[in-house]
Amino acid sequence: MSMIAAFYGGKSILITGATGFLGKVLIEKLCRTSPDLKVIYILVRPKAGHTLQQRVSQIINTKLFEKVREVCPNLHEKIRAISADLNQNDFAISKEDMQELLSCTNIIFHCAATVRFDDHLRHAVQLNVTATQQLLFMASQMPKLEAFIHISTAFSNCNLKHIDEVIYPCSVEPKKIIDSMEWWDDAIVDEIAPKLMGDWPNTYTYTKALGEMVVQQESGNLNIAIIRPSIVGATWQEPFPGWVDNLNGPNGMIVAAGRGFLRAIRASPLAVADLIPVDTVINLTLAVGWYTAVHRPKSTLIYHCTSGNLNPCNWGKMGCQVLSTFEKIPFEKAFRRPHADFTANTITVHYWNAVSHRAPAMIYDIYLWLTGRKPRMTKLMNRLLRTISMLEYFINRSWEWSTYNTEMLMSELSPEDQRIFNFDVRQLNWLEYIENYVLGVKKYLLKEDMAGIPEAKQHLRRSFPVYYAP
Ligand SMILES: CCCCCCCCCCCCCCCCCCCCCCCCCC(=O)SCCNC(=O)CCNC(=O)[C@H](O)C(C)(C)COP(=O)(O)OP(=O)(O)OC[C@H]1O[C@@H](n2cnc3c(N)ncnc32)[C@H](O)[C@@H]1OP(=O)(O)O
Ligand SMILES: NC(=O)C1=CN([C@@H]2O[C@H](COP(=O)(O)OP(=O)(O)OC[C@H]3O[C@@H](n4cnc5c(N)ncnc54)[C@H](OP(=O)(O)O)[C@@H]3O)[C@@H](O)[C@H]2O)C=CC1
Repeated sequence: MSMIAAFYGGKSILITGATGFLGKVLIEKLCRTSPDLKVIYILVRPKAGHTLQQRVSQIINTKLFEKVREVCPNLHEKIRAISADLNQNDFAISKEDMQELLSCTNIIFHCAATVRFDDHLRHAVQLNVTATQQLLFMASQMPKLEAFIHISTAFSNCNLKHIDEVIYPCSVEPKKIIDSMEWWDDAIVDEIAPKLMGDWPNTYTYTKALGEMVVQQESGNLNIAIIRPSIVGATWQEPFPGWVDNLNGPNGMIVAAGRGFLRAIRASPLAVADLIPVDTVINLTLAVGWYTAVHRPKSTLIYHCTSGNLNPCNWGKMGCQVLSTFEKIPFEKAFRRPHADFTANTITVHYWNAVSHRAPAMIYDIYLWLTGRKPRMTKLMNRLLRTISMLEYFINRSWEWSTYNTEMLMSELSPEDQRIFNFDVRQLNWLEYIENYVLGVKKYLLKEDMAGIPEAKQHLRRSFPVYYAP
């Protein structure tokens, strides 16, 4: 009998960010392993043209939920969507809903965040810091609350090289920043942002660090834990390998390389590629929820969910495996033959950007224009190069994250829980994982049919001159 699965039975669980990448996998695993849980409240912001129920249906009618629909046929009834906007006061939750949440919630998983690297500091502070503070305030009024699990990022302290499972202070108190945002106008925020951020590379990592400080300062009597995943990738094992549904992190780069747009990227091939599968993150998250509620550690424990110190893989090895998978399973409608290089030399990168990215895009646009179609390749290429410039910081450095708490937790689990809620990355075979990842990008993100592989290979052969273009 799984102690973790039994623990969630009968519980009322509140999840923020449930419509996001991690949130969906969290709901899926919870409902599959604990179909007798009472209810999952999800805070969902209304989106134009979609009712809340439509948003929920869109999620649970996907392939990701195929298995769980069998185990838990009344899935719809288990998930209760609550209209909420984390950018608003009291999250714009109705009085009745708020009353229900306050009186019934047993566990909170706080996943919502803005993960855009270049978000305006005001917006990033609002969602990643102020909303966390507000949620903690709500949590402090929940008599039945057993645990509050905050999802942060391993890169919240990316200004350091060695990172322990502790909270490091930022130079300016988050409360001061929250208050200042009330009366600073955008021009002042823009001017002061670089000074506040210091050696943090973007507003995302900086505000996630502030969010952790808020959690520490506002924890009061709450039972809190923080999870810090590194670069979250496609599923490793569950509910099936390779599931992924957005362009964040490496996903967009895999698409760009597979379609032949991306030819070179400034990266250190020997730098550790600290990827972590999303199902591993969720297994750890559920185990932490159980441990925090049942064992009530005296202080807030932080858990690093990283792969680098237990089972390292570098960008060079990962890139080679991505490319060799393209040989077997090419993407459809490739612009050129998939081939890309990691290079640490800035001059070489400028050269390849001109010769292999900008020039072919311009030539293709001229061809589109001459044939009466709308030129679009230069715009797409500029967007890609901008995205790469945002990711470069993370692929040219290595970090060391200690994992004492995560390893301690692993040893606390029963053999059955270690199997059902496996977060031991030492068992991960990188080559197999990357192959499934690329396959998953093709199937679940690009929605390409495997039956189209011969045609995709044919397409590459047909465009022979383009195949060998730089
Ligand atoms: C030795 C030889 C070997 C050779 C090998 C060679 C092999 C080569 C093969 C490749 C190997 C693989 C490894 C590669 C390295 C990967 C490194 C990953 C590091 C990740 C570190 C993460 C660390 C932290 C982790 C965390 O803790 S958090 C999660 C991370 N957070 C993010 O990843 C958000 C990023 N994004 C943004 O920050 C914004 O997106 C923004 C980009 C500013 C755009 O912003 P903007 O220009 O405004 O555009 P959007 O409106 O956003 O989008 C507008 C349009 O572009 C689309 N589009 C949005 N994005 C992307 C994207 N990426 N890629 C592509 N398209 C995208 C979107 O669909 C929309 O399309 P449309 O709908 O118009 O058709
Ligand atoms: N993905 C990764 O590589 C990593 C992620 N993390 C952390 O994991 C957590 C989840 O990330 P991930 O799932 O990738 O992110 P996503 O961008 O996929 O999901 C973000 C979620 O937050 C919700 N949200 C955003 N703004 C609001 C708002 N104003 N009100 C209500 N909900 C809102 C989104 O809702 P909507 O659908 O309406 O947009 C969505 O459900 C974050 O805390 C992130 O920092 C940490 C390390 C790496």
